[in-house]
Amino acid sequence: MFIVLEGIDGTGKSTQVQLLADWFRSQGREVVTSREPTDQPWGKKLRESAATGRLSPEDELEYFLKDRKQHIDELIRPALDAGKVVILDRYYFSTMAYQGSRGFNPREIRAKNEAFAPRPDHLFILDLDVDAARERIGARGDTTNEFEKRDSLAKCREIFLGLAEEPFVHVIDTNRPIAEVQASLREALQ
Ligand SMILES: Nc1ncnc2c1ncn2[C@@H]1O[C@H](COP(=O)(O)OP(=O)(O)O)[C@@H](O)[C@H]1O
Ligand SMILES: Cc1cn([C@H]2C[C@H](O)[C@@H](COP(=O)(O)OP(=O)(O)O)O2)c(=O)[nH]c1=O
Repeated sequence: MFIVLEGIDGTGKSTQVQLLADWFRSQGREVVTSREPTDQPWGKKLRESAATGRLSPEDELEYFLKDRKQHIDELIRPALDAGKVVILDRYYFSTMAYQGSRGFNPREIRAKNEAFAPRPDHLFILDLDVDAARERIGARGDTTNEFEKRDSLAKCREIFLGLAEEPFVHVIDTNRPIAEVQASLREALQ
């Protein structure tokens, strides 16, 4: 089974991935958890760019695609083929949202990715108001950054929510205690 958790920073993805993995393991299932960008070379370059200076939108998109191709070939597909549960913290829907909010067409990004990336059985969009999410990660910046950042995150949130109607997508309100959010995920997977 292939499960992906998406949402803007601070919606609780990493927290919920761990709880969900524990739940599957308690049922005797073998679980692989992972995240994008990965800790492999392309993912490292992307994380470094956050500190050393943002890449051009074109390069950033290219690096995410390269990182994902390696992630699928080396980890995701082998784990799925072995019948394991794979739970990801971010996948190509984040590319649609974040590079989409930088001007790319989310539909084109989706098509580029689905040419090589398997679609998950379940996609959970963890949803939360931008200010509440930034509060959780203690994100504060100077005013210009603040407005720019908030605006781009609001665009990301809209792109994520644009997926809501698809049959494999579940939108989960995370403006609730952690345990209640996790209960909603488990309920959707029963
Ligand atoms: N439902 C929740 N209510 C309150 N705080 C939460 C909730 N879920 C996560 N948090 C906290 O918010 C912060 C961000 O959570 P995290 O799982 O890292 O989010 P993400 O991976 O989406 O950025 C962490 O300090 C976490 O403990
Ligand atoms: C997977 C992915 C992430 N991102 C962004 C979302 C985050 O702001 C950033 C890093 O992801 P994030 O999950 O926040 O990693 P960390 O917890 O180490 O900061 O990468 C994209 O822009 N495109 C993508 O395709």
